[in-house]
Amino acid sequence: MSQSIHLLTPSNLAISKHHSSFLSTFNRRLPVITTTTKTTAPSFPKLSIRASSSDREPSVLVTDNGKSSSGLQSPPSHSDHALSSSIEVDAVTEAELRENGFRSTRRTKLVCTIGPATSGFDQLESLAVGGMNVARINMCHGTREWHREVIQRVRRLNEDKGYAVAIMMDTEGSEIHMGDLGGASSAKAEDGEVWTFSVRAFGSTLPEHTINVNYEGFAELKWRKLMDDMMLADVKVGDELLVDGGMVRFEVIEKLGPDVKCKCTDPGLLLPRANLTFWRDGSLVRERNAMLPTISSKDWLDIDFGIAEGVDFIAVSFVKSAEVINHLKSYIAARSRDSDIAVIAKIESIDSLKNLEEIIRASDGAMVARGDLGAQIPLEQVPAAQQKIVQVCRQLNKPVIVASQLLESMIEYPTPTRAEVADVSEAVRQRADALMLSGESAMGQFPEKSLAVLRSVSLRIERWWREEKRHEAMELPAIGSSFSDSISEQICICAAKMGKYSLNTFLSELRFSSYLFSLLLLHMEQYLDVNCDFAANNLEVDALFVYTKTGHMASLLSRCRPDCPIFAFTNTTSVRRRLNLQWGLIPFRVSFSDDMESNLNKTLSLLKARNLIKSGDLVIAVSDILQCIQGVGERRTLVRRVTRERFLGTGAGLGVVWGSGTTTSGSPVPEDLLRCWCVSKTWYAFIHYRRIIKAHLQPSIETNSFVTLLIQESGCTKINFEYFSLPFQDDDTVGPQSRAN
Ligand SMILES: Nc1ncnc2c1ncn2[C@@H]1O[C@H](COP(=O)(O)OP(=O)(O)OP(=O)(O)O)[C@@H](O)[C@H]1O
Ligand SMILES: CC(=O)C(=O)O
Repeated sequence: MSQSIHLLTPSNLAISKHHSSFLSTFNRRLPVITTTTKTTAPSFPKLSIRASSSDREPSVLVTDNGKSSSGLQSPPSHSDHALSSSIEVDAVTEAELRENGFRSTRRTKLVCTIGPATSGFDQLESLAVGGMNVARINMCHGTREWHREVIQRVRRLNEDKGYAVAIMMDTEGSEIHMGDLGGASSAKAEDGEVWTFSVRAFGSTLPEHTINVNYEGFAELKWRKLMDDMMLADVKVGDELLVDGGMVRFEVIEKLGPDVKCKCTDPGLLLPRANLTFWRDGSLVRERNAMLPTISSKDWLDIDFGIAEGVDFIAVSFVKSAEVINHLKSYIAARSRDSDIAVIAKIESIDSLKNLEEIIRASDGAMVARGDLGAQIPLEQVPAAQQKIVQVCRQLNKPVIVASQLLESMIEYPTPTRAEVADVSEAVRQRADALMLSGESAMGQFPEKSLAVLRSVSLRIERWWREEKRHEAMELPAIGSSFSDSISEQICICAAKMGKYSLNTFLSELRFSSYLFSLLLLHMEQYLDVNCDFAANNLEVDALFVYTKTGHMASLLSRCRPDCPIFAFTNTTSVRRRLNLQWGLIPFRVSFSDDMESNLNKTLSLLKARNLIKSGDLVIAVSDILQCIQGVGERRTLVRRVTRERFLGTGAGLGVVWGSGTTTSGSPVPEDLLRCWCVSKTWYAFIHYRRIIKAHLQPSIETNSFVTLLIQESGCTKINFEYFSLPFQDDDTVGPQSRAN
């Protein structure tokens, strides 16, 4: 049995009258310049991808899938279809896709802190089944050996069950915190009780109402002499001592050598290694933390451990500036040349807020660490800080995690409070990439339930957002640092819009400021011609496909937060895991060849065989993989000969728009203007058609100024062409479009 799948693609260059209304819209927006070039359109077959169980496709990359989660159908077993095993996707994603279709998959990613409640293999598997995308280990707690075992279990889970759960290692950082509670999981401090906070070493048993503090300069007078600078930071009688950002409060009533006696003013639960901050006259006493190095000597040892274990992310606590991130990145690069470890900056201090943009620019992602942040700034300022951090990350294309106390009450109770659900909803509504469980999953009584709450709230809010068509107004500034990056960015912005808007909205949004808009319009036009059952007003595509080796283009798509999910195909396991943190990405691993056409056919066949896509689904595919185009060398030569320009391009992929010429200052312009691989055999053939290339080049040569873009005017027996110039300025930015002649 074989079926065809419709793609958003021009399947025929002739346009029928049937779509004249669309075309008139199209033409209204494009100033028409026609040439008399008489060209017969090449005739190309309608694109039809066949998938059947007899298709022979490449190597097996995945083992069996895991069990399905409650409420989700079990995926077919490995033996059901040998073909399906050539693509690596986990059981939960598969079941979600089958159950709910493309549009209803969860976009917000979930991070779980692993602690005593969840460190066993079965517990980890339950979390993976429940939707955990990233497992976080906190080096503040437990031994390296303990963490190593957790890492190994997660890796085994991935290997055995096909998951792509990434590991995030969180460094302890230079914070002042309590020690362990002599083996107890918590201790209750009651109103008016006097507790001793001490820097003394007590061994395994602590005297009653005594807390060990990790920082020796906390109280001892002798330290004052040695560390003069620290004098200001020493605790003083009358200071307020906040545990865990204010979950419990004490007043300092007496200092006795290494001991500080404190009276509890706000009772609560003390947790092992909770952080401590001091307030004096209503202000945070910050000097101590500011003087400690961001990455302590213990942290460096932990980082070595993380590198050796091949964790996917290292989260750095108490980042104060971009410098420390850059330093850590160089350190990682020097230690492990092939390392793919991403560095996440935890925003949890006043300094990190002050230098937010430079820190996020330097990092590979950020965490809104609300626990410590709430201890450093007034609590009522945390929501605004969260919104700002999420926004800056999105603008700079860095994944962002909202962390801490999302479902705090679920450490003890099986149901969250309404306020907690509202808090989770707000983070989802802000379109954060990921939500994180801390104590809820590490030591709470209901880790799986907590995860299920995050999952169901995320799904519901995302659906509500889509149903309400709440398109946000967030401006995404250009971030590409090179010409090539800018093109990738434009491709993704445009592709995401096509996944989001109806055709009319899309057209009304359209500004001819990029090649891609025009190019994709051409696609749509031709698609409409041959797919009469496709309502012209309903462009909303079902999924975006991105083929990426590094993950960069996938993350550019994610940044646009399209309405449809993004299937990210990559050929490395580590990139697949890393992409698992990013909003809306469903990462798959497949083996790639240099031929994108065959990659696409292959993945479509594989997905179809697994019932993950079906006939009639509409997808757009883009890629950052350079294309090996047969015979392109000859055409490059042609371009070079005709234009006498220095060849700059690399001929990357389908959808190449041929350009030539110079900028006003005489510098050459790249000729592979687009690397938009728009899933189209016909477009591919079209743009490689010699006559088309010549016709396109002619105006460039005549004007000898700007790159020109070929637009086909439709509905004619002969093909007329419109030409537009899009100036590429000396700094590689794209200027406003104008008519070429
Ligand atoms: N590996 C572990 N071993 C024992 N307990 C753990 C472990 N990881 C977490 N916990 C428990 O779960 C609680 C919440 O975890 P979390 O990682 O948020 O710690 P934290 O102390 O608040 O540090 P941070 O400020 O870095 O988040 C901790 O206070 C601790 O009680
Ligand atoms: C997660 C973390 O470190 C915090 O919220 O402080």
